[in-house]
Amino acid sequence: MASVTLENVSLRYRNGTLGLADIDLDIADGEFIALVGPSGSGKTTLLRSVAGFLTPTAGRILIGDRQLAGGSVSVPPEQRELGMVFQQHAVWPHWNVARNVEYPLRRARVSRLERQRRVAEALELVGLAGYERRDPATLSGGQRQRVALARALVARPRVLLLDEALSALDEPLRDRLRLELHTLTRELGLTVIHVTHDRSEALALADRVAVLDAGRIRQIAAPQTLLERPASPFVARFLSDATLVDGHVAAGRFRAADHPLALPCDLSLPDGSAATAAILPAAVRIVPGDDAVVRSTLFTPEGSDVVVTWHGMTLRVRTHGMRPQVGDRVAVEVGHAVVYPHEPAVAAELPVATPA
Ligand SMILES: Nc1ncnc2c1ncn2[C@@H]1O[C@H](COP(=O)(O)OP(=O)(O)OP(=O)(O)O)[C@@H](O)[C@H]1O
Repeated sequence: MASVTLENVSLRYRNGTLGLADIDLDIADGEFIALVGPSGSGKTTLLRSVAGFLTPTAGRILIGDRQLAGGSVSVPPEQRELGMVFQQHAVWPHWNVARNVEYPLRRARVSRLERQRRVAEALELVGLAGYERRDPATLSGGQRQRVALARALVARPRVLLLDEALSALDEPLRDRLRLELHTLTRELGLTVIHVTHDRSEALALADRVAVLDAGRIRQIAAPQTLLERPASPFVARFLSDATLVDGHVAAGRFRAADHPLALPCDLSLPDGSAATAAILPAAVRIVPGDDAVVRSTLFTPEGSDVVVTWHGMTLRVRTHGMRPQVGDRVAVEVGHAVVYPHEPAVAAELPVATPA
């Protein structure tokens, strides 16, 4: 069993900074988990704690039934049966490919013949069969990252940890490697924890995505659930570029403060309660009219990302088909919004589209 469990894990750095706060996380055997969150939210701290480079101040970490950290236990990284791939600088330039890949096997004192066999097998897995003698300097960035992946896999780890492993690569290579990584790890049945700052990569690859903020997991769910039912304004804003609007609830409707926006709301709060609505860009339509102005438009293959100002509110819109021009006068229709009880802390952290 290669499940990964974090029980009440907290980590405070020596200078007092809280890296992780009360993390409870159960990753199933063979599950692919992505960690996302703003810079400084604790993604790397969590990954490095599982890897064994950092020791939690409280709580326990287990792989399967085996405790790796907690109390008086602290298993060193090389004995955790993990593979790791970092963003870059992962391949030693003065060693050929075979020497790089066999490194974990040498450390484990595996015989030379067995090493050769396993290196060939790992290189085959990552599409670099026959590259044993190559000097890393003669490889492309993508090939070097595949060498790092082969080295992470050669010792047949139970869990694979990826720290921005694809981030240094350019598209379309990155896209291809992303696909290969997904296929390969699924075929091998590996449990994967993947840290990335790329939200669409996380949503594309993972069975579940954990959204971190200030050392805590704010939501962990399947990609579709995260997009359709973000647990908080923060998650809606971070993952989907939702526009956050302050207002109140009255007679089963959300009413924006000092703004004509009013929407049905199924949140059962007493009339007059303060609330925050998260308007997802895909829930807004641009229609003929003249009470909003297009401020920017970015074309993407999936549609245009448009920003409009509407009675002083800055609203993000995802359009399909037509691409409005900057300066166009339009009208907007908001189909629905996810409404939350007002959270002063979130409102303070995030710029809310407050009507002028
Ligand atoms: N060695 C350290 N000493 C003190 N504080 C640290 C140390 N490393 C990280 N931190 C702090 O711990 C918190 C979490 O950092 P971490 O690197 O885990 O975030 P992250 O989500 O990986 O960020 P990024 O996306 O920028 O890589 C931050 O507040 C950071 O400043």
